[in-house]
Amino acid sequence: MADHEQIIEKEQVRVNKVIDSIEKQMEKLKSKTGNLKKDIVSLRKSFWDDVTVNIDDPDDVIETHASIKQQAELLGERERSHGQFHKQYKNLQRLKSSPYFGRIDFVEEGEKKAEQIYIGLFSLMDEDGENFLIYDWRAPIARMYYDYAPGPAQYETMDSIIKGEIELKRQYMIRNGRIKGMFDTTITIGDEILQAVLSGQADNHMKNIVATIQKEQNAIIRNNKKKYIVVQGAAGSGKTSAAMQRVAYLLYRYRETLKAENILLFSPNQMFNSYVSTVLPELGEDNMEQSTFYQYLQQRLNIDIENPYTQIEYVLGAKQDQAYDIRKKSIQFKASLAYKKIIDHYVKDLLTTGMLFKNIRFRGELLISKKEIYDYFYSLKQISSIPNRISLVKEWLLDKLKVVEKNERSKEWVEEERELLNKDDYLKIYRKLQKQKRFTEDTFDDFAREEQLLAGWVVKRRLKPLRDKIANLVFIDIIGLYRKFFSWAQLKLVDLKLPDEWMEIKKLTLARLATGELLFEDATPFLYLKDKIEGKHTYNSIRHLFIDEAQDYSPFQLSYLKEIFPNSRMTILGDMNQSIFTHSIHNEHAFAKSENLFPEEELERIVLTKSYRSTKQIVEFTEEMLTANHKIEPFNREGEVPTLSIVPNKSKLNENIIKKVTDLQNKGFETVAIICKTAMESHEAYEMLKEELHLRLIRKETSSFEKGVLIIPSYLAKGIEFDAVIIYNCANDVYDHEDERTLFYTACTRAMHELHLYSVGEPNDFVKSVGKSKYRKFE
Ligand SMILES: Nc1ncnc2c1ncn2[C@@H]1O[C@H](COP(=O)(O)OP(=O)(O)OP(=O)(O)O)[C@@H](O)[C@H]1O
Repeated sequence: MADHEQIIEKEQVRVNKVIDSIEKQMEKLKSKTGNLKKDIVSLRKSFWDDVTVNIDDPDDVIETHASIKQQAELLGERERSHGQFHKQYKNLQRLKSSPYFGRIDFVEEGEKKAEQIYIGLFSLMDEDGENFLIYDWRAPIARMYYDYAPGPAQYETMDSIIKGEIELKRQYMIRNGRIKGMFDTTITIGDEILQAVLSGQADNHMKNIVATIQKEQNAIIRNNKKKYIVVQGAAGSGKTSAAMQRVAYLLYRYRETLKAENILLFSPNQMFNSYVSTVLPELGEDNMEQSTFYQYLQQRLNIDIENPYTQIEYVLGAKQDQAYDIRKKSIQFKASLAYKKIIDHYVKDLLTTGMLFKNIRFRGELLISKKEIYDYFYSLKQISSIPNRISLVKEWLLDKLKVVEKNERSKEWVEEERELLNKDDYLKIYRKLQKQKRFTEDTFDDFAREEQLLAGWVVKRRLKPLRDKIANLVFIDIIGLYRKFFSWAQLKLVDLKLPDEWMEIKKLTLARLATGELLFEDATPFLYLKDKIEGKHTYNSIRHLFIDEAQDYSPFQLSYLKEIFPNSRMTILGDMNQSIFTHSIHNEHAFAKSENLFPEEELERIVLTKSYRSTKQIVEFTEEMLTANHKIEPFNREGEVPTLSIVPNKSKLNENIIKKVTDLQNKGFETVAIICKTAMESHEAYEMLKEELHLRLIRKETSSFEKGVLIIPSYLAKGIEFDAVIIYNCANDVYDHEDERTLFYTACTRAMHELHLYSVGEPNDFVKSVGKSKYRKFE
């Protein structure tokens, strides 16, 4: 028998032993869980039997309360343990099929014998609890597996650095308990397993990469040193993957203090959320909080906000006239830090003059005029911050409301309303007042007192919405203030270095505001102004913030996020070559210039240049579309060169695409995307192709996707990947603007195995900039 086979056989014996131990531990856990379950059911059933309920006098009430609390705690504890066991059981189940994927033999300095360290998804001790059969991939010692080739190596524990030598580094592919592949490697993580993984099919959910994490990615995943990590990574270099494994790592490393709800990921869209949603559960962890920036804005602002994709659709599809140019200028300027500074300036002026408030009315009558509020606000000159003054104004208004409440009680409307109370209302009030000990049985017989109390109640109820509004600071006219800001700035046009088109930008913004909607580019500045007036809204419970596709955040947005998450560490991942928003294409790039936002000593920049998603041929093709010299290193996976087919008209285009999709399906590709430029083009293409192909049209509202053939606008394909990509029409009259280069590049880089471009007539300049040897052309 060859050496290698003998070794595999020996390793299989160990795998069998480990699986045996897993099975035994599962059995044990099962019986423990079963008993616990019985306990819980019986505790729930007999909950009230073991509680002494007595509410005759106050002491008894306290005792009853304590007794219920004790019983509830007992139940809670059992339920928590049950949850824990369940989780452990599921982890064991996962290990059973593939207990580990790596091994290093490490000789610690001063020791003679190497320790064999097997690395898998979770740690596993033997049944005696003495030896590790498997180490969790996140354990400190496991770090060496990712960071070192055989030779000198070291790892950090809580309090020291352990040095030594790796004698052997081995990778396994174990499926259903059998070793399917095994490689000893000399480099970081060998190519063979990665080849096998990357040659697989695309999925509608992202996969975890723990078995093949690369050293550069590991530097992101396990980074504990700096508060801000900014990652510039080529398309397909594993930014999102690294982010997801980093969440899993943090939840493990800080498990005593950090919970999934303390981590927030800002992602590009809903479909992406669903795409990454399975990675953490697969790794035995709960999913972190997830939101799109748009969702966040919607949740904070009580006003309609234009959808960011509606903005993109406009920029990509609208007629390029004067209004179009103004809109683009507006988008760019409102994204800048200069704009943020101008708002700061405005807010400073508001300290002395110019605040806007709303009249406070009750039942159609003016209670407190905006002028009165204004005067009171500016009488508080000694208070230096606007939010502090606002908070005093609020107290003052609420006090005024108390006086109003008293005065209203004797008014006629109250008597009328009181008489109209139905029996149920009446009873409800009676109970409520009784609870508040405002009645005794005797006093309720007293007619006058009863009337008085009911009147008080009626007024209070009617005033409640107003009181809530005051508490929520609705008396400040924020929309008015934002509107006024444009005229205020106009007076200081030169000082503030406003763009020449300021008047037109003002007109455009106000016109949209008049329809009750904020343009997307106004949403963050508007929220920023609101926070400056009302007081900053900070999220102290979020300890780690992840921003994916960070190139699409404007400098204004990034700087705002930094302010509202003051206690968070931030992991910011993006690719300058994949900008899809106008604000990120033209502005001084916030993401690239992150040193302007984050203090240098707290910032770590990491660059990923190796691309794992696409074949070498696809990477070499797409790379040439980029203007600047970005060296992207393809992972060495061979495939067919991309094709470019020039067709004379739309009907030929559709005919060819139908043929191509069928071909690709026959080849066994399960996920094929036909990528169009816009939603409008996607819709048209869908209408033309739907009779012949089984298709799914992806819209901005789509929240998930399944395998199959789909039609998708370019900007929605962000962050996702497909077995094969068909670019619907890359003609130069479709992609006719230099600004669209990065969008087009993003679309092409979604392909894993095959990329096919179609063009009705002459192709666009981006394709033309690619060397002829990088693709095959059909005419
Ligand atoms: N170390 C790795 N091992 C196995 N697969 C990997 C590894 N790194 C990345 N990949 C795979 O490469 C593909 C691209 O990864 P990912 O989506 O995380 O990249 P990205 O940098 O976020 O891409 P983009 O910016 O283009 O959206 C995925 O299929 C991922 O599973």
